[in-house]
Amino acid sequence: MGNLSGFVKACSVFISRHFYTHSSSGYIAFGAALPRRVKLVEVGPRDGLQNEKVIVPTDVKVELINRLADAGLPVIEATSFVSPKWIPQMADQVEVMCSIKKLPNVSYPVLTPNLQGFKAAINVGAKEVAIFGAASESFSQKNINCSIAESMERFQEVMDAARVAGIPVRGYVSCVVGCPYEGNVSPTKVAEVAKQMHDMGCYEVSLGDTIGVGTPGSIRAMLVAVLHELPAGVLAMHCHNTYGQALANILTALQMGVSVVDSSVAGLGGCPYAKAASGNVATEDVLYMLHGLGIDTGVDLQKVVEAGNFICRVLGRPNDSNVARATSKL
Ligand SMILES: CC(C)(COP(=O)([O-])OP(=O)([O-])OC[C@H]1O[C@@H](n2cnc3c(N)ncnc32)[C@H](O)[C@@H]1OP(=O)([O-])[O-])[C@@H](O)C(=O)NCCC(=O)NCCSC(=O)C[C@@](C)(O)CC(=O)[O-]
Repeated sequence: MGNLSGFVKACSVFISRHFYTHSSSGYIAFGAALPRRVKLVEVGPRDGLQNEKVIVPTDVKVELINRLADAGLPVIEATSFVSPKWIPQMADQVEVMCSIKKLPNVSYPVLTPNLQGFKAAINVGAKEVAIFGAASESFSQKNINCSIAESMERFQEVMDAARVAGIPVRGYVSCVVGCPYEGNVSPTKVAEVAKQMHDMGCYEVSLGDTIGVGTPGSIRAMLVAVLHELPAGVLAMHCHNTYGQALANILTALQMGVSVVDSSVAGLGGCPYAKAASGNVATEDVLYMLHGLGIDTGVDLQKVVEAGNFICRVLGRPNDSNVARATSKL
């Protein structure tokens, strides 16, 4: 009997250490298996707007970025240095970069698919860039007009130039569970591409469920393969919400040690080369979940809701964040 009660006590200590923590404000947070702090990478001004058919005025983009910075978001992807023929919405990248208020504690990375984009970005003062590849050959061809192997050669040129200039580079892997052209994507391929990007010097690799088809099951299987090659500390999760699984997928990633999450204000977004995809997970919804778990983000949810309502008014569409809709009805 003594042994049994000792066993039960040991189990409850184990469970409380590994799964629950009591926060100072008195609620119970699902805990120790989750990071205490999560870094949010706001991709709304880039991923969120790149798919908009009507060109959003530059001053609106600038105001959106400034509002998001004022809300405390630590990283705001501002624009892309890509071909205006491919993505007309990002053609004002130079004006955007020159007009935003650059807060000292905020990073404003930009997408640079090749050396041409990289040079243009640093010419206007970009301090961080991102390269973007894919785990699917067809998506790579449609999105950046080259094979995965060719993309790595182009990225290497960016990495070399970035190293000389002292610019940190983030890497994206798209289609980490599904591709709009090829269907299921193998976790081994995702792990291989993610490792290649990390090996070439990316400080962080963001894993993109580009068309939002992942579930906690497929995200877990993909992460198991990636974690075999890379530590959780260099990974970020980037979920689109097409099937409404994004928050569950993010929670799965957090439980597996990931502590960087990409999201988009008001759930804006989509990729022009991924027709089936809906927007990114809404920043407001991620914040509500993280704060509810007692996880610190340093971001003011209400200010993000206001920024989301601002851009939705300009775009003339309803806010895609559940939290924004719910709080607007209060
Ligand atoms: C990569 C390229 C440029 C290749 O495009 P290309 O046509 O193969 O390039 P090229 O080197 O043959 O050059 C052709 C023309 O493009 C110009 N060009 C060449 N490079 C640049 C540049 N950097 N900036 C501006 N212009 C450029 C170049 O100057 C030339 O101009 P022209 O002589 O015909 O007038 C093109 O395919 C492209 O711009 N693709 C962008 C696609 C894109 O932005 N997709 C969305 C972002 S990815 C995404 O959303 C997924 C993500 C990241 O969010 C994660 C997820 O959800 O999975």
